[in-house]
This record gives sequence, C-alpha cells and structure tokens, in this order.
Amino acid sequence: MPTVRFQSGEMVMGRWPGSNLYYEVKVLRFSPKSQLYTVIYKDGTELELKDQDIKSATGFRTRSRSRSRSRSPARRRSRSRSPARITRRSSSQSTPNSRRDAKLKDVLEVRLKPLVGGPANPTKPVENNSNNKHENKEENDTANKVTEKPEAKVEAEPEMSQGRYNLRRRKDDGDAKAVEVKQLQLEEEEAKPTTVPAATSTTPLDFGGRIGAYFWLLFLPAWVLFLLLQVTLVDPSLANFPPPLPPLETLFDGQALGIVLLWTLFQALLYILPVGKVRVKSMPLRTGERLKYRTNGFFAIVVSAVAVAAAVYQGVDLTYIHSNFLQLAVASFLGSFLLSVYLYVRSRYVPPDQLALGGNSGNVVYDFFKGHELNPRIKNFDLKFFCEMRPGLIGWCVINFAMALAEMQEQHLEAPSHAMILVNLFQLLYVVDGLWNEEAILTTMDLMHDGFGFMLAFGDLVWVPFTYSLQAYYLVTHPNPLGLPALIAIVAIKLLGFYIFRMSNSQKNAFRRNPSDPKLAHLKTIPTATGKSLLVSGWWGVVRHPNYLGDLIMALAWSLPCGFSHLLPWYYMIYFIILLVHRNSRDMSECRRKYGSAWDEYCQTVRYRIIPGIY
Ligand SMILES: NC(=O)c1ccc[n+]([C@@H]2O[C@H](COP(=O)([O-])OP(=O)(O)OC[C@H]3O[C@@H](n4cnc5c(N)ncnc54)[C@H](OP(=O)(O)O)[C@@H]3O)[C@@H](O)[C@H]2O)c1
Ligand SMILES: CC(C)=CCC[C@@H](C)[C@H]1CC[C@H]2C3=C(CC[C@]12C)[C@@]1(C)CC[C@H](O)C(C)(C)[C@@H]1CC3
Repeated sequence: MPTVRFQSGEMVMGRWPGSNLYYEVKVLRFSPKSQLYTVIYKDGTELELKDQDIKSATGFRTRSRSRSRSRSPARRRSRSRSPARITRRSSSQSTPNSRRDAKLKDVLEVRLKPLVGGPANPTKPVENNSNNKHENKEENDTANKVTEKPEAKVEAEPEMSQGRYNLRRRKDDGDAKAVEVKQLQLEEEEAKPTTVPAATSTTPLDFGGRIGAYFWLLFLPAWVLFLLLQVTLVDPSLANFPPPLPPLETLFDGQALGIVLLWTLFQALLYILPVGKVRVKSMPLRTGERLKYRTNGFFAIVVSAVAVAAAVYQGVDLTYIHSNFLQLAVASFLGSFLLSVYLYVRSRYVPPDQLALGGNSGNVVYDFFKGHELNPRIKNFDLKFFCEMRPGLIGWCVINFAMALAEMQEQHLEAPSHAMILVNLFQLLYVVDGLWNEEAILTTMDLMHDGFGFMLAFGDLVWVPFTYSLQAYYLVTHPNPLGLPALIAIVAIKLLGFYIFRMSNSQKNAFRRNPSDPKLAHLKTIPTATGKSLLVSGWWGVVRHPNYLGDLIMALAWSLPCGFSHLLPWYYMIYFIILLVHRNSRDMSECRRKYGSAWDEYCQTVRYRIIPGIY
C-alpha cells in the first residue's frame, strides 16, 4: 500500500509537465484512487502530479547544490554552449550560431520568470544564484531536446533561435526562481517520454459533467432528427413541435445502411492508398511522441468527385440522397454509435499515457460521450483523423451536389438556382481548403487534446454531413431568387471571411511548424514556460481567435443565399456561434493550463476573443 508522502498545505517542489524544471508548489490534496497529488503553482495553475514528480523542498535544496558541482556528460555538453557565456552582438556582426545562442539566452531568460514571479505572484526565492539561473534554463525540456534528441532538435531549435521577443518581461521580475533538481540519470530521464499530467478522474468535467453527458447523448440525435423533419416542411418553424414523425419502421433502411458502409469503406481505401504527401508527423503529443499521418485528403476528394460524376453519368440517381435523407442519417447514426462503443471498450485497455485529459470520470456514460483515448489507431490507420476529415466532410459535398440535382428535378430547372450554386461552391471551397491544408488539423484541439468518443464520432459522421447541408436541402423546396447586387455582396462576404480564416490559420500553422520562418520574422511573440511562444501581433494580435472570426463571416455567407423567410437556414450560423464561443472558452482554459501567466499576458495584450471591439 503506497504511503502518502506529502500532506495538504505542504510546500514542495513540483515538476513542470514536460520539463525537468521544478517549481515551488503547494499540495492541495491527494487522491488515493488515482494516486495523484493535486498541486497549485504560484501562478495559480493547478495540476495533478505523480508522486515521482514531487520532491520535498528540503531534500531538493540540498541536492540542487550538489548538482552544480557534479555534472553528467550531457550536462557538460550543453553547458559548453551555455548562453550565460555568450556576449550578445549586434545582428550585423554576429554569426548565425552566436546569434542563435544569444537569442536562446534571451528566450530562456524570460521564459521561466512568470511562473514564479509576476505581479500576481509575490516571489519567494527558492534558490537564487546567477550561475544556477542559466543552468536552470538549460534544464528546460526544449533545451534538453536540442542536446539529446535529434528529431526534436529540428522542431525545437528554430523556436529558440527566433529573435522576436519584443514583448519582454519586466526586468524586476528578478532572477529565475525555477530550481534545477539533481538528475543523476539525466540521459536516461531525457530518453524517456516527457512526464505528462496524468489523465485522472479528478480532471474537470466538460459539457455539463455527468448529467450533461446524458443530456447531450439524447439531445444531439433528437435535435438532428428534429432538423431533418423540419426541413421537409413547407413552413419549417420551431413552433412546429413535435413535427410529424414518419412510422418508426421506415427510419431504418438496409439499402441506406449499405450505402453508408460502402461510402465509408471507399473513403478508408482512399485514405490508406500510398498517394499524396507521404507521411506528416503530428506536433509532439504530451508524451513527447510524434505520430505519423498520411495526408492525401485532397486526392481523396478529387477521386470521390470523379467517382460520383461517373456514377451519375452511368445513370445512378443521386436524388436518392434527398428522398432518403432521414434513412441515410439514421444509418450513419448507427455506424457512429457502434464506433463509439468500440472506442469506449478499447480505451479501457490502452496505457494511461495514450489517454486524453478528461473522458475518464469513471462514469460510463460521460466517458462514452466525451471519449477517452487520444489517438485510437488500428495499425497506422488513425480513426479520429480519418473520421474528422473524410467520410463526413466529403460526404457533405456529395449531399450538397445531390440537393442541386434534386432542386432541378423538383423545380423543373435546367440548371441549379444561383442560391444553390453559391451554397454548393462556398461549402465546397471550405471542404477543399480543409483537405488541401489537411496537415493543419494536426494542431487543432480535437486532434491534440480531445479523446475520441461519441461526441466526435457522431459530430464527424452525422452532424457534419446531415446538418451542415441543411441550407442546400432547404433550397430544394424553398427557392430564393437573388439579384446581381445581392450575389456580389454575398460573394464579397464569403471571400472576406475566407481570407481572414485562411491567412490566420496559415500564419499560426506556419509559426508552429517553424517559428524561425523568415516570413514571420516581423511578428511579436511572447515566450512561454513550455518552450513554445505565442504570437501577439499579426492576425493573432487582432483577436485571440481570428480564424473563428473568418469562419463566422463565411457562415454568414452560407446562410444569406437562403433569404430571411425562415430561421432554419440560419441554424448553422446560430449553432456555430455557440460552438465557437464554447470552443474558445475550452481553448482558453487549456492554454491557461499550458502557458500559465504567459497566457494571461497574451490576454491582457490582445483583449478581444473573436470580434474586435465587441467580444
Ligand atoms: N466548421 C466547423 O464546424 C468548425 C468547428 C470548429 C472549428 N472550426 C475551425 O477549425 C479551425 C481550428 O479550430 P480550433 O478550435 O482547433 O482552434 P485553433 O484556433 O486553430 O487552435 C487553438 C490553439 O492555437 C494555439 N494558439 C492560440 N493562440 C495562439 C497564439 N497567439 N499564437 C500561437 N498559437 C496560438 C494554441 O495551441 P498551441 O499553443 O498548443 O499550439 C491553441 O490551443 C478554426 O479555423 C476553426 O474556425 C470549424
Ligand atoms: C456533435 C457536436 C455538436 C459537435 C462536434 C463538433 C464537430 C462536428 C466539429 C469539431 C471540430 C470541427 C472541425 C471541422 C468540422 C466540424 C468539427 C469536426 C473541420 C474539419 C471542417 C473543415 C475545416 O476546414 C477544418 C478547419 C478542417 C475543421 C476542423 C474542425
């Protein structure tokens, strides 16, 4: 039976996740169930740490001193490049290496301070001597990776070599208070994946917790059913409740299920074909691991388009999708449900370091809903990545196309209406852009942090194809003629939104991939304790989520072609505002947890979340 080494209220030294840095933290509680300590850092960050990541303050100081005398070879190697010894030159005089080292010094100097100092955190020196200061910095995870891990080196060095730290921490933040701990087996330690805050049953629950999970589990499918029943009505309205329900036995259709299965298998086949960009690695996960992905989404949509065109040419009646929409949605729902059951079961057998934070409340329904395993894979086949980018997303475009054909049939038109063409083109552009930049999805919350469970499986396979296509469905039976000025205005709105969306996403993505990209050299950044920096000028200096702003403007352009007669085609816009506001707050909490006071500083500098001057 393991003993509880530290008591609530005790001040100890806690390791900062993913690094070898130890900070003074206060023990809040110990969970006998998870065997984890909840600790609070001086900047207010609460984390759960394993016993081995906590040292007693007394023992720590003693060992820390002895460390400065005895050094491992790895330490000596990194010390020989100690930034402390580098005299800074002006950029015109300096060599690339010295410039990098000088900048590294700057980065490291500022990176560590806010966690223990800062206005909100009265600083209590733990150990404070100038030599130690720089030694500590070398202990930073990123710095270690530069010395020890060839793969991480490629990623980490540019981040450290960037010279854009225009937003400097106050000088009077004083000395770096992070204290290094003696690591007798430093090399061994560094070879291991970095320590991660374990996913525990005390991780705060999202989406209204356990009760919320029951609610969403029932509400989301019911809501999709409600929307799909509404859109067939002449006068769709919230007042039509409940809408006329077809006989239950008609909802399930074997043929529809077969089509959904075939479509998914077809997409899976395209996904595994060795075509397109060979293999892209993800950003390092919390474990330090970097997964490989095949990003051939653009190829997949082109082949799918050719296949659909060939099928139509061969006489396949695509309007089947319109007339059997409900059955196809029910079949997809069944598929997503079975997939979620599989995901839940397998998540119970994977090692803890492959689990997402959250999704492990111990409550079956919550965990099933939220998802637990971060990147479930069958061999190299990544289920989450595949579901998020392929069957639903490409399926959405096929549905839209089918609606254009159905509109022509229903309204006896020779060609689709202008409104239908706009909706089709706008949404096709959105999907094609997503697939063209498929790599970018690897840095999103869903891929990096969220477990794969019912919420995402249902979202990807049912919600996206069957509710994002509602505008096209609506236009089949609700014509909305558009004059030229309206057409031009709507196209202009779409292009504006797309420009903001694409530029801001590309800027962040380029920065995350290579922080020393010369094209980004003019941007200001804030360093953080993790070694990553935050952009604080450019698009990400306008608002905290410029990409959401662009996305929202595009959503507006998708609804406008449908006119103002009904609320239904505006449903996407309303849902999207709610989704992005919630997503923004989830992302803010995650960034606050990751970056501590550096994030606060970013929020103080960039005051608005999505809409400049308003929100
Ligand atoms: N159509 C839809 O249904 C839908 C739904 C949701 C989202 N989306 C779109 O999907 C895209 C991805 O969205 P997302 O929610 O994953 O969020 P995101 O805005 O792409 O990513 C947020 C992450 O960016 C990094 N970041 C935040 N501020 C930064 C800064 N100042 N400098 C550098 N990095 C910063 C942080 O991660 P790290 O620091 O760890 O890198 C943060 O966690 C967006 O364009 C969004 O509009 C579409
Ligand atoms: C079930 C509910 C209510 C929510 C599930 C959310 C899920 C549908 C979205 C979460 C992240 C979204 C996303 C896209 C589609 C919808 C989500 C999966 C995206 C793939 C659409 C295309 C874009 O270009 C994108 C930037 C790649 C999007 C990434 C995020």
